[in-house]
Amino acid sequence: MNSQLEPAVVADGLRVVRGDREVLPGVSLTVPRGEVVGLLGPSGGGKTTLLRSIVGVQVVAGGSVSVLGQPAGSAGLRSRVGYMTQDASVYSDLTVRENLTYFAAVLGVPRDRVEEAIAEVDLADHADDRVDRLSGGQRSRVSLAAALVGRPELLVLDEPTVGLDPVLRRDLWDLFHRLAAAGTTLLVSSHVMDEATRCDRLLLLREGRILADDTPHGLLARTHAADAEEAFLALIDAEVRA
Ligand SMILES: Nc1ncnc2c1ncn2[C@@H]1O[C@H](COP(=O)(O)OP(=O)(O)OP(=O)(O)O)[C@@H](O)[C@H]1O
Repeated sequence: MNSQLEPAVVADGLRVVRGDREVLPGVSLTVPRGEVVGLLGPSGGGKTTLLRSIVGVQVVAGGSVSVLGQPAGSAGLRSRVGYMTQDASVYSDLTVRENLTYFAAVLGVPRDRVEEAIAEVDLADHADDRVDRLSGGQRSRVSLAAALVGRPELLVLDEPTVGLDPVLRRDLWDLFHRLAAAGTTLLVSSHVMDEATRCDRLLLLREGRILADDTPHGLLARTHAADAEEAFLALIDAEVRA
């Protein structure tokens, strides 16, 4: 299949058990290329577990996940997939620029990507600040820059806008769409339902099950809801009644 047409992610019957809980009982989904796909749902619903399975760091009990045409976690995907976790994944005793220079070297990408990534997350004024002297929101943007620096084809972002003010949130969503327009696929988790309207497509995940896989417009039309939160509740009610 032409790699441009091949989906970025295909999960088929993905089953994950964590501790003694079956967190994902058998998830099947497709993430098309070049779109901003929101993974939304309540806390504890399995979003992080699903994202971990896609980047290949989660032990999987069954089913399969294919990423950019290869099994999730394959060595060949290392520089093609960027992952931003909820916890800071950068060195707190290094400056912003030192961190990104390090990650660029690990990934073997040109040095000019360092300054570009710093600018993309709007941290140029803090490039020489140590990460442990930054605010929480600034620190999470350093992690985002680390995920961006290698220009991955798939960016997996776990709650990247948490704790950010509305202006920064808007700027980051604008950045996500610029990246998607240039061909990057973004899978972005959030438990903030009002971020749904900023996505090209939505996956609604609750208790390990995909309740909806649709465009924001399609979801509202199908549920006759005024917003994503209402649509989500309508889908849960429909499931309970079924
Ligand atoms: N290390 C772990 N060991 C055992 N169970 C875990 C572990 N991490 C998460 N879980 C359980 O897996 C379930 C799904 O957690 P997960 O972090 O994937 O949800 P989430 O939707 O990302 O939540 P949040 O929005 O709060 O991050 C939860 O019930 C949680 O208790």
